[in-house]
Amino acid sequence: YPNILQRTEDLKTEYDYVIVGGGTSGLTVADRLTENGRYSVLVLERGIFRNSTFVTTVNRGFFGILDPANFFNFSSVPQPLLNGRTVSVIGGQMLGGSSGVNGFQVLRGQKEDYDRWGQYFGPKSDWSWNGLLPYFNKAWNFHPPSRDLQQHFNIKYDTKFWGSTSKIHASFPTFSWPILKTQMEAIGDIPGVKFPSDSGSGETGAYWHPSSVDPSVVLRSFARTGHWDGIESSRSNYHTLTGQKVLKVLFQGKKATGVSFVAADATSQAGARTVKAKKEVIIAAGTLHTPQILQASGIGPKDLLRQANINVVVDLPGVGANFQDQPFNIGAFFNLTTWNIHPDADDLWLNNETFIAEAQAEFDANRTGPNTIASGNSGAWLPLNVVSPTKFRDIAARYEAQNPASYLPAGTDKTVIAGYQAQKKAKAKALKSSGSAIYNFFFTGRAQRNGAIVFLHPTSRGTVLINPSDPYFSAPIVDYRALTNPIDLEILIEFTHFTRKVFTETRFKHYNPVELEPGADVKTPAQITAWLKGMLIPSCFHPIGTAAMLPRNLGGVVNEKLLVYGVIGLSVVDASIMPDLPGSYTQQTTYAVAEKAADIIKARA
Ligand SMILES: Cc1cc2nc3c(=O)[nH]c(=O)nc-3n(C[C@H](O)[C@H](O)[C@H](O)COP(=O)(O)OP(=O)(O)OC[C@H]3O[C@@H](n4cnc5c(N)ncnc54)[C@H](O)[C@@H]3O)c2cc1C
Repeated sequence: YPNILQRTEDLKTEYDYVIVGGGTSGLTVADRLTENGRYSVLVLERGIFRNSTFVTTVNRGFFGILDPANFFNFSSVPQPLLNGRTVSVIGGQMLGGSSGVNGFQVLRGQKEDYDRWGQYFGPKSDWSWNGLLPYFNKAWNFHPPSRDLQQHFNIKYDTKFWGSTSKIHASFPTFSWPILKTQMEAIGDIPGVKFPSDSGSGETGAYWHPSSVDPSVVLRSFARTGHWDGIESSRSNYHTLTGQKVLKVLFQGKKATGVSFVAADATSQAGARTVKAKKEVIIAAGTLHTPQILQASGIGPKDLLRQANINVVVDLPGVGANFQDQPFNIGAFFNLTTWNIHPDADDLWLNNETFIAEAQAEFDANRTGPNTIASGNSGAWLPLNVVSPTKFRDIAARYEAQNPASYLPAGTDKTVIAGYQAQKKAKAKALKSSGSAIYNFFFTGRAQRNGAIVFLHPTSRGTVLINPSDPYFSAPIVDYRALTNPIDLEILIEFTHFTRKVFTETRFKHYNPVELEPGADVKTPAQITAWLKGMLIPSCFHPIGTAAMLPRNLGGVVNEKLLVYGVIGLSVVDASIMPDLPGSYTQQTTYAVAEKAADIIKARA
């Protein structure tokens, strides 16, 4: 890979674009900006090139986070409403970023999610389902499941929601667990659950979805393999510098002129170097570090910046506010005690050595079989009116009627409060709509400790802020502010009731379901709340929102063209720009946003 600069001395002094962060979005944008040969691009990435089996292995979907060298990991601040627990804040740190460690699940939100983003700007915005669909198509190369799998598991798909040209692949395993057929049928026994024509159709319901796996080799398909390998090295206008940490954006007046950076393991600014950007500095450092870089550069809430002795370039209170992620370890956990059709995923998870050896042998011989399954490929993404037909209207009404300042940190700027109010109005609608998924049950193919529940649209909002005593070298201060909006608990209590219903009022009841947690004796709201506080993890690694694309008077950080307010020549293109969560996990949307961002940036070049 000749263009990974071996020595920082090989760096040119100036590029058209300097991209901060060579992760999911950064490498997508870099590929698109360099493809016509007209612009020079430098990607600065804190991690390095990594290609070990921990990165590439598909089997079970979690190898990426078994090697600590692949990701950063620090603690959140203690969460008072989670019994004072801290949470591990994790994200990918390598060429490819979080796409190199994620759980492979390729999922799209609902139409309403993307339409909502544009509506914050008014009816003419092209941030909408229709505005993003071409970019979902551009971002993903879809490979349908085999005919056998389709027929046996009744898998529906519709290629009109997908593309076929990207080098980022979405494919299905060659094999699946028999129990998943039963699980999908069981969820269909719940009144109101639909089966859309495709996981990417933008509707709620139960469906099968692909994994980010290149089916020709059955290895992880991620930003580095799809947007960098063999591309960067063949384009003389494309440079990459790895193992370098960007400290801040440099300004001449209000114009971003470049960045300063140090070796990733540096502990002081002593050896800092600079590089210039003629056209734009593009931030793609991910939801947890993008606000740190902006704040450390003088763009953020002015009181915080002053406290940290940082010169205020723009007082932009939204930077690091509006932090959202999707809680899990909620609902309820059951064993299907009389399920006896094998294999199921427990044969892998609970160490059936014979089965594991057979699966590995099959994979080694043919690259087929159980080891082609990552985290899972099926589940249900359900609206609140299905989860709680009797209470959803009340919950939505109470949420909408809240004073928006009540559950945000004391002293929150009025523009951020106004943004939360706007979200609240839009999200209250989502809580009442059949078209927005709030509850997710993802199936893992296990009969023991069956599946996982994810809360797709929490109402609490956290913060990601620089440490004022060490803004550049200390990890950002991450506060999920889990459960601070009490509506979240109301919804989560409904999740527990509903999950019990899924096990006891559907065909699951034929397999003698036994509740492991919270346990059948945990019944009252107070009891369920106590259990949730001890269990809930506020992040399943889908952080968004800390550099939100919203109008400035709604606490926005970037406008619809992804330009940072109040300065010139600075944009953000990563998951932090999502103003609120899609009703899905985030990688598919991150790639689509990055594809759209590249077109926006090229149009103003
Ligand atoms: C463990 C895990 C599991 C996940 N599972 C799934 C899943 O199954 N399905 C799904 O849809 N989504 C999943 N996600 C989420 C998804 O991968 C992310 O939403 C997406 O990859 C985010 O892309 P990004 O471009 O915003 O950030 P990233 O891809 O994280 O890129 C940011 C890059 O910036 C670099 N960087 C940070 N600070 C600096 C600095 N100061 N200087 C230079 N470089 C810097 C980082 O090292 C990183 O490479 C998961 C994420 C994780 C972490």
